[in-house]
Amino acid sequence: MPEPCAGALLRGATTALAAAGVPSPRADAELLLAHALRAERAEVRRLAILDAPVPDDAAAAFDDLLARRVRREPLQHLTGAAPFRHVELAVGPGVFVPRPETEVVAQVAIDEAARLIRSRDRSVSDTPTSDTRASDTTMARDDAFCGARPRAGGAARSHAHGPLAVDLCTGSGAIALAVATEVPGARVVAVELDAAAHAWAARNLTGSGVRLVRGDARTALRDLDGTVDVVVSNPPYVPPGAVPRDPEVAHHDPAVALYGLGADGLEVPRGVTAAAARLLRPGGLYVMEHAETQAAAARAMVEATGAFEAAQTRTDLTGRPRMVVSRRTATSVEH
Ligand SMILES: C[S@@+](CC[C@H](N)C(=O)[O-])C[C@H]1O[C@@H](n2cnc3c(N)ncnc32)[C@H](O)[C@@H]1O
Repeated sequence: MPEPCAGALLRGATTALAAAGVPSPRADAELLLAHALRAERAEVRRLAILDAPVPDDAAAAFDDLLARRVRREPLQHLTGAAPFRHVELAVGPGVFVPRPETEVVAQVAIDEAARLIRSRDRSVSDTPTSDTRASDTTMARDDAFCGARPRAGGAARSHAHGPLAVDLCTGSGAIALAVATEVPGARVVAVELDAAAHAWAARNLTGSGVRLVRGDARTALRDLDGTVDVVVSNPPYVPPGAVPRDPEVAHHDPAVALYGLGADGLEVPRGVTAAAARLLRPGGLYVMEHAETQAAAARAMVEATGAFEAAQTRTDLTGRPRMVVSRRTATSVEH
């Protein structure tokens, strides 16, 4: 039998995926064939134009991947990777697959951390040891410090001067890794409750310098109270009755990652918001993702703490209201 050709394989796969209700059948087919061939997607497109033969072993691997995708296993579980901004996260069963809308939430945290780096760079030459808020002793108590542990001396001192960003409910570590990668000099701490997700985060954050803590975001990091510059979170927020329609989400994202508890799905986000109020220094920035229908409730939740300025709703790239943003006031609140 002659080897199957790339163009025909992709056409057949696209038809099968479309019939299974996959929203982006051609793209998924190309990415799965690229994975089977251990090639870039651009190479697959080139092979398709040439209708070049695909080796039998790769064609068999592609068939297997296609059958699983037709059953609506997430594409990212099949390829083992999820792109997020400039990084790629290892993902699979037990961890939430990072979403494009969260890239915009991460952007807010990145912009704030970068702004603080720029303003501190301007002032650091005048007062090089003025910021002593986080010590190396604090960092040494980490549950897991993913590489780049600060050492005594210049490297540790410059690290300690960077803005402090906390990613609550980190999942795969996507937001934390994006901030650490895009804002060199920022100190980043990530918190995750679930054991399986924490293991994926540990894998993704190794070597990044991010401090990873296993714990409940609502009560974690007491050692950082009042010192954090940016708190960012994409917590679980789906209400109990609102089971997501897409099989990839309903059957493959962990329940602990989706459902925010309470009648409105906002019990965990409320706890995360209270934690942000506790962790942030006066003037520190809070950004939290929520569902499109929760904009007013999220603003009310933030303002009910009495610890934040008027809350703003911001949109994702498709114009949907998907995050609440506010600055910590100097008001003290009971924790
Ligand atoms: C919607 S997922 C988001 C993951 C990641 N931030 C992202 O955007 O891809 C929510 C994450 O919060 C974790 N989680 C749920 N409740 C938590 C809690 N009380 N404390 C810390 N993490 C929690 C879940 O295990 C899950 O990994």
